[in-house]
Parts: sequence; structure tokens; C-alpha cells
Amino acid sequence: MGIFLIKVGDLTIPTMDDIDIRSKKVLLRIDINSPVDENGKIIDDSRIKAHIGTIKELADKGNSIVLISHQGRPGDKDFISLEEHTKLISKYLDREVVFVEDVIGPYAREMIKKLENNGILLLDNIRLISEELIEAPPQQHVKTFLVRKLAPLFDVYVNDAFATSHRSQPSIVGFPLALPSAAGRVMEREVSALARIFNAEDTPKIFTLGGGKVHDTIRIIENLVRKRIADRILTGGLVAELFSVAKGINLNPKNMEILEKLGILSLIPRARKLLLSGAPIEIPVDYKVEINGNVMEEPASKITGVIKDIGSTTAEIYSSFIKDAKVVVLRGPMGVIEDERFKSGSKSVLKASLEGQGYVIIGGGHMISALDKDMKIDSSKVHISTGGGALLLFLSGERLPALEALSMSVVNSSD
Ligand SMILES: Nc1ncnc2c1ncn2[C@@H]1O[C@H](COP(=O)(O)OP(=O)(O)O)[C@@H](O)[C@H]1O
Ligand SMILES: O=C(OP(=O)(O)O)[C@H](O)COP(=O)(O)O
Repeated sequence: MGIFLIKVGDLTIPTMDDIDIRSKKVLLRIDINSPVDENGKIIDDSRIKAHIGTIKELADKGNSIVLISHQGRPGDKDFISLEEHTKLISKYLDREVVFVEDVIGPYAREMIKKLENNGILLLDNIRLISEELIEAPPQQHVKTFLVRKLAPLFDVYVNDAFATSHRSQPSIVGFPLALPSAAGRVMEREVSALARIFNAEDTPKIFTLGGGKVHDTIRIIENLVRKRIADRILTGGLVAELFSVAKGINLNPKNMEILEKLGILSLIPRARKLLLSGAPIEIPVDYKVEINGNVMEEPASKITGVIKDIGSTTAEIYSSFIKDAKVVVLRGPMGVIEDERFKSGSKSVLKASLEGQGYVIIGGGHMISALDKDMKIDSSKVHISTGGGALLLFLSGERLPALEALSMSVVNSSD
């Protein structure tokens, strides 16, 4: 044990080298929330692979480990159990990992109590517990059923879920107030790497923002604009549709209905405010759409189909901007990448980023899954982050609840 604390702004966060973490019972929060296909099958396991090193290190130090993670959100198609995830973790670790079809009930607690030295369990989707979806301060979350039922069964809590570090949820912020805690290796690596590579003086900085989490993304754009961090913001996915509508472009009733159902239209006033303030937000000039099962390209001003990707002219324009940037940050796909026919927009911007001169930061589970095996990745100028929203909030200088909570962790006095 030494002093290896991570410093982030005014926060000091303990690492796994700072607490006594040998032969203990460890609760390890990971983020293995992965993109899944329409049958609920995992289509990209990058996030699972990312945590293997942390799990191995804890296992090698003689700890017994209980893994917790969420997957999707209740009501969404990707809200599934963690059974398949367990098999993948087991495959990459090359040892048995037991799936427990329970989270805080008597069965889960019995399994945790019985866990032998060096054993590894994965509890089921933590968002099966409704408390996990509540955003509240650590002082409130330490009193949840979730924390009160699980914390007494452990010696140590490790948070390796950088990708969930922007959520002030019990499994992220509650446990550090109940147990000696530390950041895991993924968390440590992400925070240290991003602090090192993201410098104010490196301009222009281009943010390519797509995907479906538009409520999160508009908050991020507001931050980036207020702090003048982004020189240009290239939009794709549902984010682009919001800004197109806010600019007065008629996307036709089918797309408006989708935006309405997702609650995205309520964001129009905020999007308009950003545009009117002169924010450097670019929107697509054309889209790839689906009409009766057929794929077509249509100009943004004459959309008749359901929008599924940015069009090829937009991809070309975005790529030319990207190639000239000093720093490129990409989060959220340009289209519905689960469908091969709508992957090309995301692939084009990724390819341009990797071929350009600038430093590239790629984040978010879906965007990473669009990276082709044959795309050349120069690790000296590319950081592939496990985080999406967390990454962007961190880059925009926001305090992440996970880091704040870890900085408040109770001190491990056993050494
Ligand atoms: N035009 C679109 N219409 C509907 N969904 C879209 C569109 N573009 C992207 N998406 C969806 O966005 C989702 C990914 O968004 P998000 O979770 O924000 O990204 P990430 O996981 O990379 O952070 C994917 O499921 C994708 O199908
Ligand atoms: O996938 C995640 O975030 P991301 O889409 O911003 O990368 C994290 O697992 C957090 O999930 P959430 O946005 O449902 O809280």
C-alpha cells in the first residue's frame, strides 16, 4: 500500500493501491451495459473486456468478488438480465463466474455469504431494484435498501464503472459512504488519461455527437458551449433531428411522431436557445431514410421516410471538418447502427477521425461497436473510452458524482 491517489480538480480519490485489498470480500461495481440486438443478444462486448484486468487483479490478490452492473433501463428493449454477460466474463477470465438471479433478496445475500475465497459472483441487473434509478446525494443513497442490504456483507467497495460515473445512483454513490472504497483500474486509467490528453490550448476541437440519449446530450452541449470548449459540434442520430426541428426544418410527421414519443420535442426551446446564442452546432444536409423497408437518401429539406442515418453528403462534409481538427471527440452513433444498412455514417466519421491529424477520443458503447476490426488504431493518438455521457461531462469540467462519492469514502483503517 502506498499513496497513489488520483487528483481531479479539488477531489482526491483513493485507488486500489491506497486501501487494504487482499483476501477481502469485495463489491465491484462495473459497467457492462452493452449494445444488444433485437433478440437481446450482446453485439459488442468491449465494456465487458475492459473490466477483466481489474477483476483479475482483485482475484490474484486472494479476494472473493461480487460484481454488480446495470444493463439498459426499465421499459427499454436492452433492459435484460446479466446471464449472457456472466458467460462472457467467465470466458475472458478463463475461470468460473456464477450468475445469481437476484440482487438484494435472501438468495443473493446467502450466495454472497457462502462465497468462498477467490470465488466470483455476478448479481443480476442492479436496475431491477427501483431505488437504483433515483438520482440523489450519497447521504441519501447510503440509506437505501440496496446499500443497507449489501454493504454489511462486504469489506471493500471498488468502483470501476467510469461509464456510469455521471449518475448519482445508489450503486455508484451510496456504497463509498458505507465501506472503505477505491476507484478500480478502468476508472483510474480513464480519469488519468483524459486529464492528460485534453488540453485547453489544443484547438480546434470538434465534437461529433449522435445517438439516442438526447436529454443527456443537450445538457452536455449546453456545458460545452457555455465553457467554449467546442469549436464545432457535428450532430447525428436523434440529436441531429432535434436541432434540425429547432432550426425550423420539416422532418415530416413520421419522424416528428418518433421524437414526440421519446419526449425529445420538449427540448426544442433549449435547442433554439443554443442556436440563437450562436453555438457552433452543425446539422445534416441529407439523411439516409427507410421507406417501406427500402433505404434511400433524401435531402434534409425533403424528408419523406423514417430517418435512420446521416446521408453521404453530410458524412463527407463532417469528415472534412474532422480531418482538420486538433482534437476530435465522438460520442453516440450517427444512425441506427444495430442495422448494418445504417452504419455507414458512423463508420465515415470514425474513419475520418482515425485518418486525421488530431487526437481522437471515442466514447459510448454504441460508437465503439461501429469500429471495424480493420480500422487502423494508433494508440498514441486515440483514446477509446468506456464512457459516453460520463466522458463528455468529465471533458466539460463537470464534477462526476462517482468521483465525489469516492473522495468521501470511509478510510480503511486495517493497515
Ligand atoms: N436516427 C435515429 N433514430 C433512432 N435511433 C437512433 C438514431 N440514430 C441513432 N439511434 C440510436 O441511438 C442508440 C445509441 O445511442 P446512445 O446510447 O446515446 O449511444 P452510446 O451508447 O454510444 O453512448 C442506438 O440504439 C441507435 O439505434
Ligand atoms: O451506457 C451508458 O452511458 P452512455 O450511453 O452515455 O455511454 C452507461 O451505462 C450509463 O447508462 P444510463 O445512461 O442508462 O445511466
